[in-house]
Amino acid sequence: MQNGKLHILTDTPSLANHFVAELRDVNIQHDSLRFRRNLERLGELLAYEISKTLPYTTAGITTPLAQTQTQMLQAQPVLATILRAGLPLYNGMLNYFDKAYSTFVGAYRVEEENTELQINMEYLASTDLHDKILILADPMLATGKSLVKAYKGMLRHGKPVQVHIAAVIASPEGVAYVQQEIPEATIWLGALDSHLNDKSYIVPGLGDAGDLAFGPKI
Ligand SMILES: O=P(O)(O)OC[C@H]1O[C@H](OP(=O)(O)OP(=O)(O)O)[C@H](O)[C@@H]1O
Ligand SMILES: O=c1cc[nH]c(=O)[nH]1
Ligand SMILES: [Mg+2]
Repeated sequence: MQNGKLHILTDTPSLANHFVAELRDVNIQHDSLRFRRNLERLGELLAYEISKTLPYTTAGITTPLAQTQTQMLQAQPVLATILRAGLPLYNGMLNYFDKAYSTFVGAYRVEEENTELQINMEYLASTDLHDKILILADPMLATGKSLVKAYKGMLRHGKPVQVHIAAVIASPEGVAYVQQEIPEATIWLGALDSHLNDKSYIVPGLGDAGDLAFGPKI
């Protein structure tokens, strides 16, 4: 884990390293069931780490034997994700924040030779975001353009009180862009990689997360 606004799971040796390693490994990543499940497991771990920083309140509970007290979330966050590749990561987060409302964005990179990368955003269905704790999850933070475009579109549905961005693998360029465009966000990563290649893919990365999870797009 790093400074207050950027946290990296694999900086600390843990099972997160196994899950990220399996996502990257060309001998394992073509098992799409395992690929999706590893994204889901990282969604669960990232949700748990984020949960340690959220506000809690003391609540009483009754066991079969006695009364006791515990700490409960003051409010459920809103979980947001970007289709397609975001779905398994989102599912993992929803396993833990199991009462959260959700926001979905449909966006994809238009990858054409010799033109600047554009993001097509065609679908946005959001719950009310006003004063909510927002967790926006997408497995790959490459240029950061998808996340920034999705977040700015989501602001039409209210201004969150707190913003968390969760990704499995990020590039330094993408992190810098998100920090510049969404300075209020705390960023949570599985791993921070070396750089982007000339096609804006993360290196070493894992390849195309959406294709590995759901098949090649035509
Ligand atoms: O940081 P960026 O440069 O914007 O790239 C990241 C985006 O790329 C992937 O989606 P993709 O566009 O491949 O769509 P898909 O989920 O349908 O495969 C990924 O899930 C992110 O949304
Ligand atoms: O490396 C990358 C970049 C964008 N999308 C991916 O799936 N992988
Ligand atoms: Mg893709």
